[in-house]
Amino acid sequence: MSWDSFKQHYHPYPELGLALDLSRLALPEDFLTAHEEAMQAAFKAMNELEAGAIANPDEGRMVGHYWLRDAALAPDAETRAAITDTLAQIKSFTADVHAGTIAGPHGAFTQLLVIGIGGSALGPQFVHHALGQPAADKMTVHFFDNTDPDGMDYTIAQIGDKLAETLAVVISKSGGTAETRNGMLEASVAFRAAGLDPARHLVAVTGTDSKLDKVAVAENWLARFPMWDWVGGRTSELCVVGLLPAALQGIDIDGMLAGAAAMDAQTRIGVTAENPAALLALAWHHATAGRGAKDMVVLPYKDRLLLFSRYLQQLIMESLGKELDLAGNVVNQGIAVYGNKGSTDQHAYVQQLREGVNNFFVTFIEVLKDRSGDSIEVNKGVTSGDYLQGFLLGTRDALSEKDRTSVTLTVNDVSPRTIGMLIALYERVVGFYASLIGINAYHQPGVEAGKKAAGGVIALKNDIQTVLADAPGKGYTAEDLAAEVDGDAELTFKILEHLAANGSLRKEAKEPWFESLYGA
Ligand SMILES: O=P(O)(O)OC[C@H]1O[C@](O)(CO)[C@@H](O)[C@@H]1O
Repeated sequence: MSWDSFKQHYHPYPELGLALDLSRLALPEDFLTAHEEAMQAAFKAMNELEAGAIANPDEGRMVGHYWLRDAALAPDAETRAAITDTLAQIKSFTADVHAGTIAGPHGAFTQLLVIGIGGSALGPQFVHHALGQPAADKMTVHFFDNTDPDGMDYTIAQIGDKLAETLAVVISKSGGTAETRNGMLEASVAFRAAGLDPARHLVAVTGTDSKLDKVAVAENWLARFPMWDWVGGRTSELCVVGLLPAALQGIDIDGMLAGAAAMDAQTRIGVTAENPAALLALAWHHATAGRGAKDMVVLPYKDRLLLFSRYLQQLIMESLGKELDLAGNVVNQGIAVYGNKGSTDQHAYVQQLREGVNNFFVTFIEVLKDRSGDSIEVNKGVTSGDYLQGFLLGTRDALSEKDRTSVTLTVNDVSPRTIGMLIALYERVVGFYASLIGINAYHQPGVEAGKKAAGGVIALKNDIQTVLADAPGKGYTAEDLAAEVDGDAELTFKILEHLAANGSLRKEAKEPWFESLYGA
């Protein structure tokens, strides 16, 4: 790549400790001017959103995640007080837990079990891994982020004989998410099996009066923290959702908030060339032809940022993956996001990136600081960190040679401030990009279909078991049973196989396979 092009498209923000390099995107000369009108409209929409507009018209909600790091910007005194009071509540609860004033039956809580899914887990998981200090963390953190029984058993086994020292934080904005409810029930059973009262271990983070909130009140849980309808799940890392687990772990949450606030200030500037979020949004637009024509491969060269791509996957795909635009036209928008970390991925799928189908652009993330201590030399005068940078720069060149485009984001370190900055940066890029392509980034109508269908499967399973229980000893084929319960034959077959594998019914295998008999 030419030095001139680099000089033109390298954007350093020294006061933030961040730089953006767009020189490997093959940008046209009119990159900034071509979309300036649309970008100005995006700035205007963002200003209105930050001022309290109903930016999520479908759900009639304000979108206020930017107020979380500067409460003074919230549109009314009540919201301002909610933000500052809740931050104070997080800090005093955390101080009490660390001091042992709030404790388990046999002493201080040393283990933290976070139960949540999607936006109520991905941010906490990302931050836990990015900023953890295994030798110094105040608590050891575990997650239930699914309704997989074996996955939960695995986590409970990791906690081992420390259940009495375990604080369980159940996070659900809606308070009605099935996976999270199941996790809470499974954790409660584990507490009881160890002779413990679950209510003395459980904390709720949820909307006031949600189902979860009502359970927490009825059972007199240790504490309840609020979630607000003006914070979306995928932008909730810097409210209680992310701040409470991080603070309990011992992470500097003020540093995270300060980093986010600094990035917000920089990305509020209405001059495209000075605004890294605007530049990135335009970069995405160029790289994906404004319609998701290419996937985004996120490649951080830093183990601690491993979960960033998973976090971004929800933020970007749940926000931008929409059937309709704001005018109601079918557009099927979105950008597919995947990635793990470099240089590890070089030994996995980078082969295809360089030589296979050219359907992606890469976001390289470079971290300048190698580690907190000194490094050994792995060759004369060369450290492991030199290799890590070498692989990043080498892979970038190898891809550029083959016309594979990339963006590079450079940060100084992986600190609370930097993590806060990255979260804030991408939240705003998503907002700007949604404006550029004319879609609503703040709702998620598409996720309901699967949840409804899952409910239908559970109802069908109950009907099947009722029929089988009423005729003990009788064998049914899947097809006969489907006719009996007026259900779909394929779904009935899948449910029967699952029940048989778990010893909940008898299966007599026959040939061909669909003549197999199932019975109670
Ligand atoms: O916090 P909740 O309400 O349990 O929701 C968890 C996740 O589920 C979703 O609603 C999608 O189903 C996400 O948007 C959200 O982050």
